Amino acid sequence: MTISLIGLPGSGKTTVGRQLSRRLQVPFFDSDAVIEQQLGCSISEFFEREGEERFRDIEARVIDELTQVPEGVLSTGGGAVLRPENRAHLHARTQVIYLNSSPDDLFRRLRHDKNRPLLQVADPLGRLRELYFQRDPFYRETAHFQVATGRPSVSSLVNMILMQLELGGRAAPS
Ligand SMILES: Nc1ncnc2c1ncn2[C@@H]1O[C@H](COP(=O)(O)OP(=O)(O)OP(=O)(O)O)[C@@H](O)[C@H]1O
Ligand SMILES: O=C(O)C1=C[C@@H](O)[C@@H](O)[C@H](O)C1
Ligand SMILES: [Mg+2]
Repeated sequence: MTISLIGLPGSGKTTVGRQLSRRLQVPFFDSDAVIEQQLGCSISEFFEREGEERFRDIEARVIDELTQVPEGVLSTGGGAVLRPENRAHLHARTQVIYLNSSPDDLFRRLRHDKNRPLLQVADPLGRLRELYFQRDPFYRETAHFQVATGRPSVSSLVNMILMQLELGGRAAPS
């Protein structure tokens, strides 16, 4: 089964996902990267030209495809949980892990990053707090379990996830 990572921008979905896929020796997919390949431009550019809703339509199609991959690690865009059909596909077809990070930790990481269109605003920390407030319930609803990403290194997070996956596997009825 594919493992999906969800969480706010900067929570580590791409970084942790890539390392997790190496440890499990399965293919790695990043829905943002797949979308950029299909668009032939950056998500930031597409957001500016076509707007967020057009982006969400394309994202929904890509999530539908990637959640049907039999085995892999799927890192999703931070807003993938906004559409109900994405939440349903992710939860029903994949094992979903929520990388839960506080807005303050994320702000520290993303302060100098210009590639996240939703954070190119006057008060990015306030924006992250709003996004957390709005999306945390969706991330919880979609995930099978969560890990707190504030302090642990990327490799510790990967170890924690692998442990949880093994425990989940053992606890599940056969
Ligand atoms: N556990 C961690 N400890 C320290 N730095 C981290 C950790 N996880 C991620 N980072 C760093 O934070 C930044 C954002 O990580 P990453 O790009 O993986 O986030 P993301 O969740 O994929 O974001 P987006 O939703 O925008 O795609 C990167 O510079 C990454 O190296
Ligand atoms: O949080 C969001 O809504 C987004 C996060 C990124 O991963 C991209 O998917 C895009 O920039 C939108
Ligand atoms: Mg990413």
